[in-house]
Amino acid sequence: MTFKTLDDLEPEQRVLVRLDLNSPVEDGEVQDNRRFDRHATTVKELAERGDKVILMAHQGRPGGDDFVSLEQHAAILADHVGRDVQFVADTYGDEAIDAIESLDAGEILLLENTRMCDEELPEEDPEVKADTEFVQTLAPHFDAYINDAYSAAHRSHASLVGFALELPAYAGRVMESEYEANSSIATREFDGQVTMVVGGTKATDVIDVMNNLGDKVDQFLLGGIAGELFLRAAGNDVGFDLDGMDFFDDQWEANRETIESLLDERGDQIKLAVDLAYEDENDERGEIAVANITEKDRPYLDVGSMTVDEYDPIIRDSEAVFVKGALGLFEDERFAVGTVGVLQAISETDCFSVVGGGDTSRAIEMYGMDEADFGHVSIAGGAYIRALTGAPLAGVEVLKQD
Ligand SMILES: Nc1ncnc2c1ncn2[C@@H]1O[C@H](COP(=O)(O)OP(=O)(O)O)[C@@H](O)[C@H]1O
Ligand SMILES: O=C(OP(=O)(O)O)[C@H](O)COP(=O)(O)O
Repeated sequence: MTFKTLDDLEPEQRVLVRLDLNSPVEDGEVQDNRRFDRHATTVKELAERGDKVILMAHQGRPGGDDFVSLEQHAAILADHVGRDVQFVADTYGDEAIDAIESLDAGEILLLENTRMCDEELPEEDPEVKADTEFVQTLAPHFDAYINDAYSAAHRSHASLVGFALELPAYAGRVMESEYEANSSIATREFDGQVTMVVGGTKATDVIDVMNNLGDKVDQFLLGGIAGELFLRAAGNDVGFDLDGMDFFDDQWEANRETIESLLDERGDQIKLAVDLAYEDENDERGEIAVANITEKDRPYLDVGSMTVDEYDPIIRDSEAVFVKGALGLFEDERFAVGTVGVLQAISETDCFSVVGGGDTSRAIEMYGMDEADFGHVSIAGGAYIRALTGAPLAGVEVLKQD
């Protein structure tokens, strides 16, 4: 391992722990999700060792509807940890310091949203962040800094890179497992076929991954918005914005050249859908072979069943499968066939697998699959994308320092 972990840290310490509890917020209500459950493992372990556990996390960005206090997060986290999680509505002022100083061994305290502190956000070098009043005020109250927020580690923010320069720094359990699994495509050699399932709505992100990973991945199985853009490049009448949509045309302009050169140079590694699904006049799922599409007349919401039949054996023959993005609008049961089909094949295959992206991984529980049947289900979005391309993450790099 390239950084120190909780195994290297003596118990009964005053620890400052960065989590990523950033969550969907609907009508002001913070939605429970995998991030709470995962981080609860680290928090529980620290509390049980008799540490004084002070937690930092962020929610949303200033100006956004989801930029809210962490008070609800404390209650949700407490449910997962099975212990009380105190909350103080302050980041590093007197109120926060008083709460930190009055904490007993084994107790847990969550500080207010780090992004309510002006010095948190601008992306700057770790040395600059370490010099902020935020970091300089809090750090002297602790023996160690633990970063568990892998999914935010691509941001060079004060709570993610500053404290590691001021305090002995360690990786939490989530950081450890996410780092190892998500970096594996860049760092590991697999004996057999490596397959990547590419979908979702953020085509620009996944096309960048494909462009960087061509030598590491044997087969890319495409669906979602990226899949349609590749079909468009191959001369089909799909992948265009129809009234009111804004999925395709901008991403087409931004990626057209890359898509065309990928198809040119790596065509045999790239599998495109042979059929697509749509909502028919009875509001039911209809399917059409791509070869029979002659008009840009309707949106397509999933890959078709013939495509799943083609992708399924490729997955079952793989040594490793990485998933980035859903193959269709799986939140609607009618259009879950592609996403569930590939996930099911992975879960039934004895391969190393990583499923990434907050949205895609929701399909696992939604359709009754068992997370234990996958190698690793990542809670990271942007950080996972960067790890797939082998790019360094600022919050991980600072942990590697002596
Ligand atoms: N053809 C499609 N039309 C509309 N939405 C789609 C389509 N294919 C995939 N999606 C949507 O993509 C979302 C996932 O996209 P994305 O955010 O890129 O991935 P992730 O959240 O896994 O990182 C899913 O919620 C799914 O509904
Ligand atoms: O949720 C997060 O990233 P993700 O949307 O890529 O999964 C992280 O908490 C980073 O949040 P940010 O993208 O507002 O900096």
